[in-house]
Amino acid sequence: MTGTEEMTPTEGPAVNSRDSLDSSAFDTAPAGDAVRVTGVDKVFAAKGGAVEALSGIDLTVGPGEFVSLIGPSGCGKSTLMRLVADLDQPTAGTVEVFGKSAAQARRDQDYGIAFQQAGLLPWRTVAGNIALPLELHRVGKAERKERVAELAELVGLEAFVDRHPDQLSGGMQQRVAIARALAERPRLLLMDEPFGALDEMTRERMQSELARIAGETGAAVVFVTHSIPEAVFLSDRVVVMSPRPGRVSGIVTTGIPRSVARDEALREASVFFEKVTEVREALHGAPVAKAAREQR
Ligand SMILES: Nc1ncnc2c1ncn2[C@@H]1O[C@H](COP(=O)(O)OP(=O)(O)OP(=O)(O)O)[C@@H](O)[C@H]1O
Repeated sequence: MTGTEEMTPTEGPAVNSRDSLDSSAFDTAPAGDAVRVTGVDKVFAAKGGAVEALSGIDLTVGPGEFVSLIGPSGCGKSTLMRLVADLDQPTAGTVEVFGKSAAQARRDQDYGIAFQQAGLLPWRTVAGNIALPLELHRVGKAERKERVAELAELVGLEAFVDRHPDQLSGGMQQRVAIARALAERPRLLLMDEPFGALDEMTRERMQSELARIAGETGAAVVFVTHSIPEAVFLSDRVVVMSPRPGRVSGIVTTGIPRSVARDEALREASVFFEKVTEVREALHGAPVAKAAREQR
């Protein structure tokens, strides 16, 4: 037994206790937040009319905090990630990363990104793709080689470093993208369904590796997933979003301290099942509340 079964949902680091949707909770957030999204709306101009993707999003992610975004397809999870990464701009509201504008944080390469599409350079080998951010930051050749070998091993691709992306499976390509995002040990990782294409066993291994890496590096992580167990397993807080226009409809604090290893024992712990149920109910509406509504 790991001790996880003895945990109560209320335990956990102070930084993770902000599960209130009251906006005053955000006002008291420490200045050093990794991400601070305030009053963000996003409207897309589309052929058939405007698409309101996000509405009134307030969200902070503390330094070293692991936050997952979960919600129905089309609720704006990827849009929110793209705004944080400065790949698109909000229609209203502000996005700050480590107290800077999202644009400045992008210029300073304050975060690593691993999105749904691996986005690898087809003419580069696996090693060349992983090394890219290191080259951009002029890391010396010897150090680069060492780091690439370390990362390739971490994602289980040490035998494939000389291959090109088109010689890899989709899951392997995604692992290269994850290794590349981790190359510079960023203080913030933005990950949009990075494990979606992986088989279940590899996915679980990658989850444990990611938790370990995030713990070791102290990186904050914003993680989009469709998997409730994955969100609970990894996160300090799970942010539940409503159908379009996406709003934050609930936040579940898992209360699973970082000191608890993300391993098989946790997957079988009662606190894990309780939190999976809590997130499921937040997504679909609690059965009791739902039944009461239906009787009205
Ligand atoms: N560039 C765009 N132009 C017009 N509409 C867009 C654009 N990008 C996203 N949308 C719309 O905004 C909404 C939110 O999309 P988004 O991809 O952020 O959702 P999501 O929650 O990530 O979905 P999924 O879970 O399926 O990946 C959707 O209705 C989508 O069609």
